[in-house]
Amino acid sequence: MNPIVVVHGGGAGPISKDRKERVHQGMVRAATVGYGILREGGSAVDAVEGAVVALEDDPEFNAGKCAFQLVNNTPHCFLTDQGAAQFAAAMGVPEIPGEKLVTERNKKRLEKEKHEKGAQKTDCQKNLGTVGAVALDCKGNVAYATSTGGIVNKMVGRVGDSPCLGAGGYADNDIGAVSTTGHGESILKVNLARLTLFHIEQGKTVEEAADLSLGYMKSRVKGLGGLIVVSKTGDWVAKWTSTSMPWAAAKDGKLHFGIDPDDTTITDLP
Ligand SMILES: NC(=O)C[C@H](N)C(=O)O
Repeated sequence: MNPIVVVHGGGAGPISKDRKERVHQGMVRAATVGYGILREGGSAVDAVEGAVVALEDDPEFNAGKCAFQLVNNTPHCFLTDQGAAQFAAAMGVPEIPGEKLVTERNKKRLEKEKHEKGAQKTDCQKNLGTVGAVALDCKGNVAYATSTGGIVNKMVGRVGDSPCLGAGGYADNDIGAVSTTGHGESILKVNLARLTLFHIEQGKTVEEAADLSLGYMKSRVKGLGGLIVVSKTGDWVAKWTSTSMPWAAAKDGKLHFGIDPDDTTITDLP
């Protein structure tokens, strides 16, 4: 099986020219890290973790920190609040004050949003920067990872789509893997990642499946977003209904990259 990794940097509105360059570098770096892990025989799980950690460490994106493998270390899928903090401490994850996880750019965005409002709207494109990765390894295993700081100006206690199985992402070796971005409440309502894989299970191509599930989310709950998919047979796609979505894919020594629709560049990987 030829390994593949695909990454995204969040569905968004138009991206300015100078930010585009920084976003481009971040996408290329993450895809290269993930692909390097796969090329050395690493697993799909290691590849998506490596790619997403590279994006979490990049202040250009709005993500969490520390994509730790909960499922491999506990019998559970989810831990929250105090339990999550206790688990992280037990696993030796260093504690970082919340303040240090917020960039100046995001502090400004929050202050602006408190006056303007609107980031909660289903078609809002202000919530840029969520990151994600999907991968297929040499053994035919697939995996996904999605990490976010969430929508701006949300209520305390809000749980978005990104950490939720079936919404923010899904992976099944019998079908493929998906990571999503966009309006979280819409993504949760239509179970966007699992819905996409359902269409692939029904015989649709990855492209058709992505169009169908994103189209359904738009028509049914007026939600905008985007997603990346890799199938168990090695087909992949990046699709979005927001204005833009930075993405990159590495396969067969080539790097594919894009931000706007119909604007893909292909270069040789180092
Ligand atoms: N940009 C995003 O993808 C935001 C994320 N889906 C959320 O609603 O929290």
